Amino acid sequence: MEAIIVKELSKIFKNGKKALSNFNLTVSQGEIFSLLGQNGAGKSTLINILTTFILPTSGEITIMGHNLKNESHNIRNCISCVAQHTSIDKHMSLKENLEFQGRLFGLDSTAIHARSEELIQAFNLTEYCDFNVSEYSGGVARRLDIAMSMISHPKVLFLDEPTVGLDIESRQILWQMIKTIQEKFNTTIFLTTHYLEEAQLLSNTICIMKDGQPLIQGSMEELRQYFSEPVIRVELNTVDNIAAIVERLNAQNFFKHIRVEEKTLYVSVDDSSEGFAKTNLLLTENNIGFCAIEIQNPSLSDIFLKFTSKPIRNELLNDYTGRK
Ligand SMILES: Nc1ncnc2c1ncn2[C@@H]1O[C@H](COP(=O)(O)OP(=O)(O)OP(=O)(O)O)[C@@H](O)[C@H]1O
Repeated sequence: MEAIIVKELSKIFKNGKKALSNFNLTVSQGEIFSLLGQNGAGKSTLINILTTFILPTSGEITIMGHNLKNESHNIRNCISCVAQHTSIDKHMSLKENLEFQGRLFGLDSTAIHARSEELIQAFNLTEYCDFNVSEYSGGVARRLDIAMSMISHPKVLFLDEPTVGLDIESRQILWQMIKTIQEKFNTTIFLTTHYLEEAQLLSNTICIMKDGQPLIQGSMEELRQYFSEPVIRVELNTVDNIAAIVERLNAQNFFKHIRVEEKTLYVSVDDSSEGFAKTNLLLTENNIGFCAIEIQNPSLSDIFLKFTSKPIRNELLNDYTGRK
């Protein structure tokens, strides 16, 4: 059975803004599904509709077999949502927060106690039980928030940009937590993120959307097959003068676009063999020192750029767009 089926979904706000237009998507049970899109693409609107927070203008939605139109109560009973702002109460302890959440869902105290212990163990939260919640770092607070959302045994968990604003170590811990939720609790996870490496690392299925419509949906492998544009990876000897080097290469009018990560260039070309030879030649002719060059599979960043033509936030990523 599919966890989520969306058919011909549209949302027009009162001010006439069309945020979603004939949107179709399918999320399989037990998978991690990532929704990517630039600011204003319509991600939050879609999550708000799927979590029954706002009503669609038209279209059909089924979640765990329940129709959103007339069974929204059943849907609310089998989903959970972690929004961007945490919903923990800083005046209560970690366990009290979990218990409070359990009571909100109508669980009895024995069930709440057992589930709280299970979640604390599964998400390695034991060491934080004795601390004041108000003293938690952003990463630990987010982990508690997600643990709270799991108290009701949701079949589908919505995570709206769960790692935004966290440092890399906290993000890695959260990634592990998300994997645990999938593997240990078999919960379907619907995730929105701006971090491409996060989507690439975690997802079984990725959907890239733009202007209220899905552009492409599939596994990383399917997206790669769809995206045939080859990329040449060049590792320069030094990061010095990298902007000037990219400018000089772009002036050759050969590359489609060049992406830079530290001292590595990712150069999109039309043909891998020709592109490889020409890149090699241009680097040598322009006296640009490099220590490695190879033809590479496109990354999710490359695919995202192809479909949206503009990069989204990625701290490690700079984009230099050359010839179109
Ligand atoms: N309540 C509203 N009334 C009118 N327009 C809205 C409303 N909510 C969102 N919009 C518009 O709908 C479009 C989609 O917005 P949405 O918040 O869903 O995008 P998003 O992909 O979640 O963006 P972000 O990544 O910035 O959160 C935007 O143009 C936004 O301005």
